Amino acid sequence: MVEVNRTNNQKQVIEMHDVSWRRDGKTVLNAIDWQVAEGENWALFGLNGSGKTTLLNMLNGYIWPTTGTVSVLGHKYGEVDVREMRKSIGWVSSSLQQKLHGSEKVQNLVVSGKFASIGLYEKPTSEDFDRAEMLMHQLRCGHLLDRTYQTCSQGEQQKLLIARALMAQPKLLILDEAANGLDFISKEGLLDSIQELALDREAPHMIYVTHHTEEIVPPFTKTLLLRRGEVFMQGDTTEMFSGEILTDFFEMSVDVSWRNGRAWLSKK
Ligand SMILES: Nc1ncnc2c1ncn2[C@@H]1O[C@H](COP(=O)(O)OP(=O)(O)OP(=O)(O)O)[C@@H](O)[C@H]1O
Repeated sequence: MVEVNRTNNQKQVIEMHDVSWRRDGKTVLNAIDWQVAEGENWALFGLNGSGKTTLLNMLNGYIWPTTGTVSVLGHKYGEVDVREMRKSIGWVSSSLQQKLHGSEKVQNLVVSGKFASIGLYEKPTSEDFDRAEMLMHQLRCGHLLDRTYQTCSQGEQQKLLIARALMAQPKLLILDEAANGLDFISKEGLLDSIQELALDREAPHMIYVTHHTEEIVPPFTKTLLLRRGEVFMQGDTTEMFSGEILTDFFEMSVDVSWRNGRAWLSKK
């Protein structure tokens, strides 16, 4: 497991300096500067095609910047084994959902997160099963323990995937469009669980990736607005989500109303 290196790179969870990524004559990411300090939870907000997935692929070491530097947990990419780094990064995305075996018992599916395997091939300890159960309770899905994954609702499956990611005790947890496709009740249930998790002092640093402002719960105090592969603006979430800034961002007149610490958008 990679530890945060506090001597070389003090208290930075993510550092991107002047990062660009070009493919097929297209600049997908351009001049990205982004620092995530220890203790911060960030939202990464952008419309379809703004470059969010590309940026996450870079954080996970699946692609390399064309120019610029990327450091995660104090380790500069290019000088560290990215496969080792990935053990410290949990990435919950819908593409993972498609790879999992639906007939797997939920308990095994969560435990398999410790080994980063699809399916359970290594022998877990009884402590592993206890931890899986504890995490499932923390995410309010403890009652699913004996079910198979395919019998769980989409909202329940998302919670299970988060519990699975936490089994590996990551230092950084990326929730990539976690609430996509969920109905109102399931979405609110998931967001409650994410909020509780983010407030837990033992929890990893979290990045919540979305194109819906109202999904960003209060513990995500920082937001990066990504537009057409560039940082449009970044800072405190409460400042980023003003009518004025988002009207510029969307190039469309919008109003923002804040309820329960979340920003709700409407077209003017
Ligand atoms: N390998 C590639 N080669 C060429 N263009 C690419 C490549 N990967 C991504 N792109 C383009 O880069 C842009 C950003 O894509 P990306 O998937 O990162 O956006 P996104 O913000 O995650 O979008 P969404 O919210 O729809 O998932 C898109 O226009 C996409 O077509």
